[in-house]
Amino acid sequence: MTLSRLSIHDLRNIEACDLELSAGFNFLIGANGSGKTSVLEAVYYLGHGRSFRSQLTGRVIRHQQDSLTVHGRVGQSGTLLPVGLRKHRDGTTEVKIGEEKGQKLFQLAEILPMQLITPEGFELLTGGPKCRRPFIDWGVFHVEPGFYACWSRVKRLTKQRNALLKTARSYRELSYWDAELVPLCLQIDSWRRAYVEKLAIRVNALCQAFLPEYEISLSYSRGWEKESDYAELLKDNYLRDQQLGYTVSGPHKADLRLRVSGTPVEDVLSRGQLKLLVCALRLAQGLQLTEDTGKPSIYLIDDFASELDSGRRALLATQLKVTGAQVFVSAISAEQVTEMRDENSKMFVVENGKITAG
Ligand SMILES: Nc1ncnc2c1ncn2[C@@H]1O[C@H](COP(=O)(O)OP(=O)(O)OP(=O)(O)O)[C@@H](O)[C@H]1O
Repeated sequence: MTLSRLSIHDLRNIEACDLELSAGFNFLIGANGSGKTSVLEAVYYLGHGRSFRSQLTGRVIRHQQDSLTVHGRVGQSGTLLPVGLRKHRDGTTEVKIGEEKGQKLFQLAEILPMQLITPEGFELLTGGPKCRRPFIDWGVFHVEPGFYACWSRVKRLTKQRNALLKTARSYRELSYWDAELVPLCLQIDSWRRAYVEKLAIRVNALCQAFLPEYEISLSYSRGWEKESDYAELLKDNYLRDQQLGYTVSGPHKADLRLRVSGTPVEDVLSRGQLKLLVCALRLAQGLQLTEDTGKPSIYLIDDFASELDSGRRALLATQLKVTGAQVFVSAISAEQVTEMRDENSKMFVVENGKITAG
């Protein structure tokens, strides 16, 4: 999928803009604070219904305005599908897909898969498992149609189980819930495992281009002890879970482990190398998505030049071109993106929230 048009209203310092986009590279060039990241934030809203910078919508809506609006036209099998989203200060959201209002955010996410690479993106490697689970689940969500409903159910059941742990007098009171929970957890585990196995092959291939001097391994940890039966484990751990007040083991604790010769990557790689590894992971996901579903991912790259020397920038540009995907790149100067420019790319100049085709 590609966005052929993007219009933004009242998002940060952007009052209004309407952009005709390239299906290839779109460069956003401007000084600090001009509004480049805000354009990426707008695209991200269309794919996620939220910002990647702020949890509070009120901070993203332009000062003194009641709502922000982002509209796009998505190229889909020869037709253009209008999609739109409006966020109000009170937290309510309106989603429109085609002519239909009242759509759900996950439906927008299905239409517009996207990958974000920011200077803060190291969190994927240096943060806790809760930074990596969404990464795994992004891939599974786009490949397994039943994932969203199944995972939502697991989260709800786990919450109910945790509430019940506080009042239960014996495990028998929980066993009814566990009988429903366990098969769903096993399903989630099997989807995640299959996805990570496929992804690891792609990540390895990209790492050979980006970080040839290291042997990087990627492995999946499901959230409970290897070899153990999850139903038995829940039963055996009942007293411990009750003392702690929550279910300790389960798919809500799954993780992705990245190591260089057995050592966590964050203890070995430099910042630039970590950024390259994040790029390899995100690119691998996009490529895997295209193989599994035929859909390309959109890439959003904020502050492209940060941490990368010109050789590495050229390498990343080459790999991005190979994907054939639509890419949005922000940079302070046009020179920083020279390696990426071609006859299909478009340059936008951003100045105090005003965006003009350059
Ligand atoms: N709610 C808001 N309403 C109006 N303006 C805002 C709001 N929130 C932030 N701003 C302003 O909007 C601009 C947002 O800039 P943005 O972060 O998109 O810049 P940038 O071009 O990516 O900068 P940098 O290169 O420093 O990353 C800033 O000048 C900021 O002060």
